Order: sequence, then structure tokens, then C-alpha cells
Amino acid sequence: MIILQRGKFITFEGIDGAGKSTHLAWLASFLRDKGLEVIVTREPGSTALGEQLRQLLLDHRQAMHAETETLLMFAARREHLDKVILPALERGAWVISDRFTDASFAYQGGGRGVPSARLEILEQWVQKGFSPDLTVYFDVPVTISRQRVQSARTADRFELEPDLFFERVRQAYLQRAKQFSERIRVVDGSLSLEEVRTAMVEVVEKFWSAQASSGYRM
Ligand SMILES: Nc1ncnc2c1ncn2[C@@H]1O[C@H](COP(=O)(O)OP(=O)(O)OP(=O)(O)O)[C@@H](O)[C@H]1O
Ligand SMILES: Cc1cn([C@H]2C[C@H](O)[C@@H](COP(=O)(O)O)O2)c(=O)[nH]c1=O
Repeated sequence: MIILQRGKFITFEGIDGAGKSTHLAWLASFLRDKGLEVIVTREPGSTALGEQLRQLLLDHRQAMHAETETLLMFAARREHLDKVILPALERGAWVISDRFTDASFAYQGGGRGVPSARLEILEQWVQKGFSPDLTVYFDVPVTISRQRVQSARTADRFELEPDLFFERVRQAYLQRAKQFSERIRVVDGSLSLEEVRTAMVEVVEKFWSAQASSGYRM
């Protein structure tokens, strides 16, 4: 009888322009080289419905109430879990997601002021106790993330928010990293690309060794 082990779920977090997408692609090929099946995904999005919700959520012409925004983020997440994340983990693949629920606590909670208690109810409803195995949080000052985003592309609905909004989002992330220090590892995203990558690899290799020593077959 073949017993399949559940894969691992890694999430990347940070304010816009922190460098998540850049490092995610690299980490995926690093893990594939170790023989793993790796699925790269993102939030909001990654399912047909999720990508439509993403378009609405990021469209700067589409004003919406903070609670509507929150509910749409969790609706997209429900689809993402059902159609992409859980099936992949069940067949033993590793899943790396560009953002997950920590982003809702940071953006809708810290940024928009939606109470944590409401977010926790949605988290429990949608995830039923499920959470990432490892989260890498790329911490950058708002001024640096702004410069990076401005030189990279046209601003979406979130990127049009003022610096103060992103200061609140960043503080909420840092607060969460303290609260869940076992799961959320902070990497200084303001360093050079190479230095950030080295720090990220260190975090992932520690996680990898911990899995191997706990009996997980790599
Ligand atoms: N450590 C770094 N040093 C210099 N430039 C960087 C660094 N990390 C990322 N960048 C550049 O900053 C820009 C934004 O990076 P990236 O798209 O990876 O950020 P992100 O966190 O995924 O942003 P978003 O959440 O808005 O999609 C890109 O042009 C990227 O090349
Ligand atoms: C999952 C999630 C995302 N957001 C915000 C954060 C970003 O501004 C956008 C996604 O764009 P990206 O370029 O792919 O990072 O959505 C949010 O506010 N709440 C969430 O839960």
C-alpha cells in the first residue's frame, strides 16, 4: 500500500513591492531541484472565479466598502483552497502562495480597520483550522516599496493608497510576525536581491531540516 504524505504550504507576505514575486519564482525552482512537485499560486486569484474577483478588487475605478473587500478576499480564498491548495497538498505537492490570510489581517485589518475578531471568524469559517506551515514575511520600509512599485508598473487600487495606509499594513504584519513567531519568519527585504535570497534560503533550509528530522520523507 502506498501512503502519500501531505505536501507543505508556504506563503510569502509583505507590502506591495516588497519583492515576494521575484523571490517566489526562484524558491520554486530551488525546491523543484530537490525533487519536489511545486505549485506556485497567488491571492487573490489562481482559480477562474478568483481571477475575476482579483480584477474587481484591484481595479482602481471599483470603489467598495472595507467589509465588501474583506468578504471578496475570503470568497476568492475559499475557491483557492478548494480548487488548488488542498488538492495539491493532498497529492503530496508543495504549494507556495504569493499572499494568504496574513494579508487580510494586514491590509483589511491594519490598513482598513476591519476588527481582527471579524477576520478571525471568517478565517475559521473558510479555513477550519488550516494555516500555512511556513510564512516568509519580506519586511521593507514604505519608502523603498513605493520606489520599487512606481518604477515597475501602473498603480492598482491598493497601490494608490497613501503611505500612511502602508505604514499601518506594515505594522500589522510585524505584529502578526511577533504573535506567530514559530510560523512567520521575517526577512529584511530592503537588502540587495542577492542578500534577500540568501536570507530566504536560510529560512527555508531550516524549515526543510526540521521537516526531515520530524520524519517527513523529503
Ligand atoms: N531586494 C531588491 N532590491 C532591488 N529591487 C528589488 C528587490 N526585490 C524586488 N525588487 C524589484 O522591485 C519590484 C517589485 O518586486 P516584486 O514584484 O517582486 O514585489 P512584490 O512584493 O511581488 O510586489 P506586489 O505585491 O505589489 O506584487 C520589481 O521590479 C523587482 O525587480
Ligand atoms: C490576499 C490579499 C491581498 N490583498 C491585496 C494586497 C495587494 O495590494 C493586492 C494583490 O496584489 P499583488 O500585486 O498580487 O500583491 O491585494 C489584500 O488586501 N488582502 C488580501 O487578503
